[in-house]
Amino acid sequence: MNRTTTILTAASVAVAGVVAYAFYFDHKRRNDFEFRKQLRKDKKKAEKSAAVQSKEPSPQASSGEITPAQLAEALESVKNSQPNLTTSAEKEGYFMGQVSEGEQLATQGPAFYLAAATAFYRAMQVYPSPMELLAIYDKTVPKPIFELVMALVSLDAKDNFAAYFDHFPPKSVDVGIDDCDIGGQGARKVLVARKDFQPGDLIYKEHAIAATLDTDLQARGTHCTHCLRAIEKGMAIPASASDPFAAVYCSKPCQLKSKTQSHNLLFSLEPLLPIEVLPEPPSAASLEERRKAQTLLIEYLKKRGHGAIVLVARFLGRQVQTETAKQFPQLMTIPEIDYPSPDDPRFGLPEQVEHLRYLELVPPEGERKFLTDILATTLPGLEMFITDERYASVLGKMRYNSFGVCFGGGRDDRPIFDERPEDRERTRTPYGTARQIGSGIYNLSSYLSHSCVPNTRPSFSNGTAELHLIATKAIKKGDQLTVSYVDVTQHEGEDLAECYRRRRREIARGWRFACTCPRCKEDGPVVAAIPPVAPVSAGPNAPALSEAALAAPTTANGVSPLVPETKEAEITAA
Ligand SMILES: C[S@@+](CC[C@H](N)C(=O)[O-])C[C@H]1O[C@@H](n2cnc3c(N)ncnc32)[C@H](O)[C@@H]1O
Repeated sequence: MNRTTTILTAASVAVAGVVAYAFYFDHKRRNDFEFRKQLRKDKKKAEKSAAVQSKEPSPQASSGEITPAQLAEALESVKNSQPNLTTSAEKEGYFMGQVSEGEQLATQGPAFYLAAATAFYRAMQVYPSPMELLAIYDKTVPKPIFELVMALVSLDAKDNFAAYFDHFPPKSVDVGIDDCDIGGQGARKVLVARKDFQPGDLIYKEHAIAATLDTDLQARGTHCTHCLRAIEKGMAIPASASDPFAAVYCSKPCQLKSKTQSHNLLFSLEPLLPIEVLPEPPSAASLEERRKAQTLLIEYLKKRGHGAIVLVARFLGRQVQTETAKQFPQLMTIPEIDYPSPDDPRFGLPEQVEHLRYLELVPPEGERKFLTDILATTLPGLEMFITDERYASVLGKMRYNSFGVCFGGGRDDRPIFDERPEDRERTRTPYGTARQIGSGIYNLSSYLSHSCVPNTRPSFSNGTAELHLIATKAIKKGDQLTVSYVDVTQHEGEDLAECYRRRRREIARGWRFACTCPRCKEDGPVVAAIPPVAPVSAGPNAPALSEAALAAPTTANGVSPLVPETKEAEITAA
């Protein structure tokens, strides 16, 4: 891995944000003569000092000689002396001052390397595109100092990662997040009650970070593309006459939110950045290319029928919206965060999603390209950040954590797609994914664990994708909150063993664990005493997990020996 790659991996900076920032700086470079002059001057100075450095004998102080305590102290000093800068002129002045201090210190020998790195790191705090600046440092700053800057970046990222759950969930909701070893899998994050609840109580409400209709309903135009509400005949507000996605809305606010959060990025031909900062209007050819890429994605969505792809796209759209608005506060409104989020602005949407567990999966060949082609024709440069690895991990997060949105008992006309059972998309819903009208990804509810005898249920009782978590049992302060990820009701005509096997098979296929809830512990021995079901025949399309294996009763320690090894990826600080 080269150093630039390390920088990209180490810095936990918003993927899309970086690009939005880069746009801003490109614009500034093109238009602000003084700024360009200063940048050139700084670059030359840094190059000169790097050249001097390379002629010197190998420096004594390498990053290895700085102790972790010294590094932590340096980082602390940066955090404790953050200046309160509001205007871009103030930020630029501070940035230039810190870079030039870093350069001066760099020439004073190894004893000053940490101080130099600290000054460079201070400059990074106010630079709109930290990743871009790291790439510049990589080329211009002496290597041992650059390594110290990188060590500060990593330490800061680790500190931030660890501190996340001190700020999430916010105090405004009556639930917390604890570590708990459920089912002997090691520590997992689970939601716990912060007060007592009675059956029927509303524990919290939360809007989705992103939601999507099932593709058949999207095409029918019967539900709002943004909030998923059923729309009365003739009352739908279309996104635009030429919208290839055929988006319709139940209200003007939904239309506005959808367009600004993601629709303009994904399916419109409208410019995404304020026209004041665009170097030139898009050409007819580029618009044609953009439309072509949009149409190809839509065709793919209809064929595949998986909502998680749209959730990835919409999550990305929200990041672009936020980062762009931050850059152009005079021209754009900072979007409202309408779902429970950390009470510290350090943790934005990218950090929130970064903390969700994900299912390790390999997306179908070429799937990522449908999305990146749209990005490349809308905000060129953004597509480079959606690597195969990154796409697979964000898709895995959406697949693992999304909830099925159901109104009433759900529907019974959902199309069945031609795919192997283990490839089928499963959303968490006690009604069964087959009854959903769409799906959503929720910040807080992502941490709910499963039980076949849950103490809560998700409800969409206001007829939109807003999730209401309702207590179904008496809950004491400190109790873990659980929902059913799958339909756990014993259906008419289904015996106990069939119900047991069905729910465990769905859980194993979708979330790769064997349930150890009291009901499974009770039912397991009963099912074990029944003669085994005939194994399914193997063939080229045979499910990867056999029926018998998936339904295997729980062992004494609660873990089914037949459920394949859990593949969910551990979260590590970037
Ligand atoms: C959608 S995530 C839930 C969030 C997760 N608890 C976390 O740590 O972020 C689903 C994963 O949680 C764990 N899980 C949830 N309910 C469980 C249960 N009843 N027994 C064992 N593991 C469970 C499994 O690892 C499962 O794959």
